[in-house]
Amino acid sequence: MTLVSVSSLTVRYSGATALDDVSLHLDRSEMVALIGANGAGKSTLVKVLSGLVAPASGQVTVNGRLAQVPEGREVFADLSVDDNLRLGGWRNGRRGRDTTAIYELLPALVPLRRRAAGTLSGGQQQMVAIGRALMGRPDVLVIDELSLGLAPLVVEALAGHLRDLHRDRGLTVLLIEQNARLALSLCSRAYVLEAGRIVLDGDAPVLARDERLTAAYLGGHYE
Ligand SMILES: Nc1ncnc2c1ncn2[C@@H]1O[C@H](COP(=O)(O)OP(=O)(O)OP(=O)(O)O)[C@@H](O)[C@H]1O
Repeated sequence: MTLVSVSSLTVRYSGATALDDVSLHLDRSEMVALIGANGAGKSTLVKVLSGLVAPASGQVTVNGRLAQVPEGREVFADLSVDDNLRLGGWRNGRRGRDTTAIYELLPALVPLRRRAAGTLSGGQQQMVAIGRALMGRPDVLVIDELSLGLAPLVVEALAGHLRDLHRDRGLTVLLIEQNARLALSLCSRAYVLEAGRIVLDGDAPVLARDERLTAAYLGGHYE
Protein backbone atom coordinates (compact mmCIF):
# COMPACT_ATOMS: atom_id res chain seq x y z
CA MET A 1 0.00 0.00 0.00
CA THR A 2 1.32 3.45 -0.93
CA LEU A 3 1.50 5.74 2.12
CA VAL A 4 3.05 8.79 0.47
CA SER A 5 2.55 9.75 -3.13
CA VAL A 6 4.04 12.87 -4.68
CA SER A 7 3.17 13.51 -8.27
CA SER A 8 4.59 16.23 -10.55
CA LEU A 9 5.19 18.53 -7.59
CA THR A 10 6.43 22.04 -8.32
CA VAL A 11 7.09 24.59 -5.58
CA ARG A 12 8.14 28.20 -6.09
CA TYR A 13 9.32 30.79 -3.60
CA SER A 14 8.51 34.26 -4.95
CA GLY A 15 9.28 33.18 -8.48
CA ALA A 16 12.32 30.95 -7.79
CA THR A 17 11.64 27.24 -8.42
CA ALA A 18 12.65 25.09 -5.43
CA LEU A 19 11.04 21.83 -6.65
CA ASP A 20 10.44 21.12 -10.31
CA ASP A 21 8.10 18.33 -11.38
CA VAL A 22 9.08 15.97 -8.55
CA SER A 23 7.42 12.55 -8.31
CA LEU A 24 8.11 9.90 -5.70
CA HIS A 25 6.31 7.35 -3.58
CA LEU A 26 6.73 5.46 -0.37
CA ASP A 27 5.03 2.13 0.32
CA ARG A 28 4.15 0.80 3.76
CA SER A 29 7.16 -0.57 5.69
CA GLU A 30 9.64 0.83 3.20
CA MET A 31 12.68 2.81 4.19
CA VAL A 32 13.44 5.24 1.38
CA ALA A 33 16.07 7.97 1.10
CA LEU A 34 15.97 11.36 -0.52
CA ILE A 35 19.57 12.37 -1.15
CA GLY A 36 20.62 15.88 -2.10
CA ALA A 37 23.19 18.59 -1.48
CA ASN A 38 22.55 21.94 0.20
CA GLY A 39 19.77 23.83 -1.51
CA ALA A 40 18.56 20.84 -3.57
CA GLY A 41 15.03 21.24 -2.21
CA LYS A 42 14.91 18.52 0.45
CA SER A 43 13.48 20.67 3.25
CA THR A 44 10.98 22.17 0.85
CA LEU A 45 9.64 18.69 0.13
CA VAL A 46 9.37 18.00 3.88
CA LYS A 47 7.47 21.27 4.32
CA VAL A 48 5.03 20.35 1.59
CA LEU A 49 4.47 16.92 3.17
CA SER A 50 3.79 18.62 6.51
CA GLY A 51 1.44 21.14 4.92
CA LEU A 52 3.66 24.13 5.73
CA VAL A 53 4.30 25.10 2.11
CA ALA A 54 1.72 25.00 -0.66
CA PRO A 55 2.65 23.58 -4.07
CA ALA A 56 2.43 25.70 -7.20
CA SER A 57 1.25 22.53 -8.96
CA GLY A 58 1.15 18.76 -8.56
CA GLN A 59 -0.42 16.38 -6.07
CA VAL A 60 0.67 15.16 -2.67
CA THR A 61 -1.20 12.36 -0.92
CA VAL A 62 -0.38 11.06 2.55
CA ASN A 63 -2.39 8.05 3.67
CA GLY A 64 -2.11 8.01 7.45
CA ARG A 65 -0.26 10.01 10.08
CA LEU A 66 3.05 11.57 9.23
CA ALA A 67 5.51 12.70 11.88
CA GLN A 68 8.65 14.64 11.33
CA VAL A 69 12.07 14.68 12.94
CA PRO A 70 13.04 18.22 11.98
CA GLU A 71 16.40 19.36 10.66
CA GLY A 72 18.47 20.47 13.64
CA ARG A 73 16.30 18.34 15.99
CA GLU A 74 14.60 21.33 17.67
CA VAL A 75 14.22 19.83 21.11
CA PHE A 76 12.88 22.09 23.85
CA ALA A 77 16.16 22.79 25.62
CA ASP A 78 14.78 23.72 29.06
CA LEU A 79 12.31 20.84 29.24
CA SER A 80 13.21 17.37 30.43
CA VAL A 81 13.53 14.47 28.01
CA ASP A 82 10.29 13.12 29.44
CA ASP A 83 8.42 16.38 28.79
CA ASN A 84 9.87 16.62 25.29
CA LEU A 85 8.50 13.16 24.56
CA ARG A 86 5.12 13.97 26.09
CA LEU A 87 4.78 17.02 23.84
CA GLY A 88 5.04 14.70 20.87
CA GLY A 89 1.96 12.87 22.12
CA TRP A 90 -0.33 15.89 22.22
CA ARG A 91 -2.78 16.12 19.39
CA ASN A 92 -5.58 18.66 19.03
CA GLY A 93 -5.08 19.71 22.65
CA ARG A 94 -5.39 16.15 23.94
CA ARG A 95 -2.75 14.20 25.72
CA GLY A 96 -1.50 11.12 23.87
CA ARG A 97 -0.16 7.81 25.14
CA ASP A 98 2.39 7.64 27.95
CA THR A 99 6.07 7.43 27.29
CA THR A 100 6.63 3.81 28.35
CA ALA A 101 6.56 2.44 24.83
CA ILE A 102 9.13 4.98 23.66
CA TYR A 103 11.56 4.04 26.44
CA GLU A 104 11.11 0.41 25.41
CA LEU A 105 11.89 1.31 21.80
CA LEU A 106 14.81 3.60 22.71
CA PRO A 107 16.18 2.30 26.03
CA ALA A 108 19.20 4.60 25.87
CA LEU A 109 16.80 7.42 26.79
CA VAL A 110 15.80 5.84 30.11
CA PRO A 111 18.72 7.13 32.19
CA LEU A 112 18.30 10.57 30.59
CA ARG A 113 14.61 11.02 31.22
CA ARG A 114 14.92 13.74 33.90
CA ARG A 115 17.72 15.64 32.15
CA ALA A 116 17.03 18.98 30.44
CA ALA A 117 17.15 18.18 26.73
CA GLY A 118 19.47 21.14 26.09
CA THR A 119 22.19 19.48 28.21
CA LEU A 120 22.26 16.33 26.03
CA SER A 121 24.75 15.57 23.28
CA GLY A 122 23.68 16.02 19.66
CA GLY A 123 23.14 12.29 19.20
CA GLN A 124 21.07 12.03 22.37
CA GLN A 125 18.98 15.01 21.25
CA GLN A 126 18.45 13.31 17.91
CA MET A 127 17.17 10.25 19.76
CA VAL A 128 14.77 12.47 21.74
CA ALA A 129 13.55 14.01 18.48
CA ILE A 130 12.94 10.52 17.05
CA GLY A 131 11.16 9.42 20.24
CA ARG A 132 9.04 12.56 20.26
CA ALA A 133 7.98 11.92 16.66
CA LEU A 134 7.13 8.30 17.48
CA MET A 135 4.84 9.41 20.34
CA GLY A 136 2.19 10.30 17.76
CA ARG A 137 2.20 6.68 16.49
CA PRO A 138 2.99 7.79 12.96
CA ASP A 139 2.45 5.66 9.91
CA VAL A 140 5.34 7.47 8.24
CA LEU A 141 8.38 9.00 9.91
CA VAL A 142 10.16 11.72 7.95
CA ILE A 143 13.68 12.36 9.20
CA ASP A 144 15.30 15.54 7.96
CA GLU A 145 19.11 15.04 8.10
CA LEU A 146 19.68 12.31 10.67
CA SER A 147 23.45 12.79 10.50
CA LEU A 148 23.64 16.59 10.60
CA GLY A 149 26.51 17.75 12.81
CA LEU A 150 27.00 14.34 14.42
CA ALA A 151 30.16 12.26 14.75
CA PRO A 152 30.29 9.10 12.57
CA LEU A 153 30.07 6.74 15.55
CA VAL A 154 26.99 8.54 16.88
CA VAL A 155 25.38 8.40 13.44
CA GLU A 156 26.12 4.67 13.27
CA ALA A 157 24.42 4.13 16.64
CA LEU A 158 21.34 6.11 15.58
CA ALA A 159 21.24 4.22 12.28
CA GLY A 160 21.24 0.98 14.27
CA HIS A 161 18.19 2.16 16.25
CA LEU A 162 16.38 3.05 13.06
CA ARG A 163 17.25 -0.30 11.48
CA ASP A 164 15.80 -2.07 14.53
CA LEU A 165 12.62 0.03 14.51
CA HIS A 166 12.20 -0.66 10.84
CA ARG A 167 12.88 -4.40 11.12
CA ASP A 168 10.94 -5.06 14.34
CA ARG A 169 8.03 -2.63 13.95
CA GLY A 170 7.81 -2.24 10.20
CA LEU A 171 8.18 1.50 10.56
CA THR A 172 7.92 3.37 7.26
CA VAL A 173 10.68 5.97 6.95
CA LEU A 174 11.56 8.72 4.52
CA LEU A 175 15.16 9.62 5.28
CA ILE A 176 16.27 12.99 3.95
CA GLU A 177 20.05 13.02 3.79
CA GLN A 178 23.11 14.73 2.40
CA ASN A 179 25.17 11.73 3.50
CA ALA A 180 24.63 9.37 0.58
CA ARG A 181 26.71 6.58 2.08
CA LEU A 182 24.50 6.50 5.18
CA ALA A 183 21.30 6.81 3.17
CA LEU A 184 22.20 3.96 0.82
CA SER A 185 23.32 1.67 3.64
CA LEU A 186 20.06 2.18 5.58
CA CYS A 187 17.43 2.37 2.87
CA SER A 188 16.25 -0.05 0.22
CA ARG A 189 15.52 2.64 -2.35
CA ALA A 190 16.58 6.22 -2.91
CA TYR A 191 15.84 9.32 -4.93
CA VAL A 192 18.56 11.84 -5.75
CA LEU A 193 17.49 15.48 -5.86
CA GLU A 194 19.55 18.12 -7.61
CA ALA A 195 18.49 21.74 -7.97
CA GLY A 196 14.86 20.81 -7.40
CA ARG A 197 14.70 17.86 -9.79
CA ILE A 198 14.91 14.10 -9.25
CA VAL A 199 17.93 13.14 -11.35
CA LEU A 200 18.32 9.49 -10.27
CA ASP A 201 16.24 6.93 -8.45
CA GLY A 202 16.28 3.21 -7.86
CA ASP A 203 17.30 0.40 -5.54
CA ALA A 204 20.04 1.40 -3.10
CA PRO A 205 22.56 -1.30 -4.16
CA VAL A 206 22.18 -0.26 -7.80
CA LEU A 207 22.54 3.45 -7.01
CA ALA A 208 25.59 2.73 -4.87
CA ARG A 209 27.35 1.53 -8.03
CA ASP A 210 26.05 4.34 -10.24
CA GLU A 211 28.97 6.45 -11.39
CA ARG A 212 26.94 9.67 -11.44
CA LEU A 213 26.16 9.20 -7.76
CA THR A 214 29.54 7.94 -6.67
CA ALA A 215 31.27 10.84 -8.42
CA ALA A 216 28.97 13.48 -6.95
CA TYR A 217 28.42 12.17 -3.43
CA LEU A 218 30.70 9.36 -2.50
CA GLY A 219 34.11 10.52 -3.71
CA GLY A 220 34.71 7.44 -5.81
CA HIS A 221 33.46 3.89 -5.57
CA TYR A 222 31.06 2.93 -2.84
CA GLU A 223 31.83 -0.34 -1.07
N1 LIG B 1 11.41 30.74 2.23
C1 LIG B 1 12.16 30.74 1.12
N2 LIG B 1 12.15 31.81 0.28
C2 LIG B 1 12.89 31.81 -0.86
N3 LIG B 1 13.67 30.79 -1.25
C3 LIG B 1 13.74 29.71 -0.44
C4 LIG B 1 13.00 29.62 0.78
N4 LIG B 1 13.26 28.41 1.36
C5 LIG B 1 14.13 27.79 0.54
N5 LIG B 1 14.40 28.56 -0.55
C6 LIG B 1 15.28 28.18 -1.67
O1 LIG B 1 14.77 26.98 -2.25
C7 LIG B 1 15.84 26.11 -2.60
C8 LIG B 1 15.66 24.77 -1.88
O2 LIG B 1 15.84 25.00 -0.47
P1 LIG B 1 15.69 23.83 0.60
O3 LIG B 1 15.84 24.45 1.95
O4 LIG B 1 14.46 23.07 0.32
O5 LIG B 1 16.96 22.93 0.25
P2 LIG B 1 17.62 21.74 1.09
O6 LIG B 1 17.93 20.68 0.11
O7 LIG B 1 16.77 21.39 2.24
O8 LIG B 1 18.95 22.43 1.59
P3 LIG B 1 19.77 22.20 2.96
O9 LIG B 1 20.36 20.81 2.88
O10 LIG B 1 20.82 23.26 2.88
O11 LIG B 1 18.82 22.39 4.10
C9 LIG B 1 17.12 26.84 -2.26
O12 LIG B 1 17.60 27.47 -3.42
C10 LIG B 1 16.69 27.86 -1.22
O13 LIG B 1 17.53 29.00 -1.26
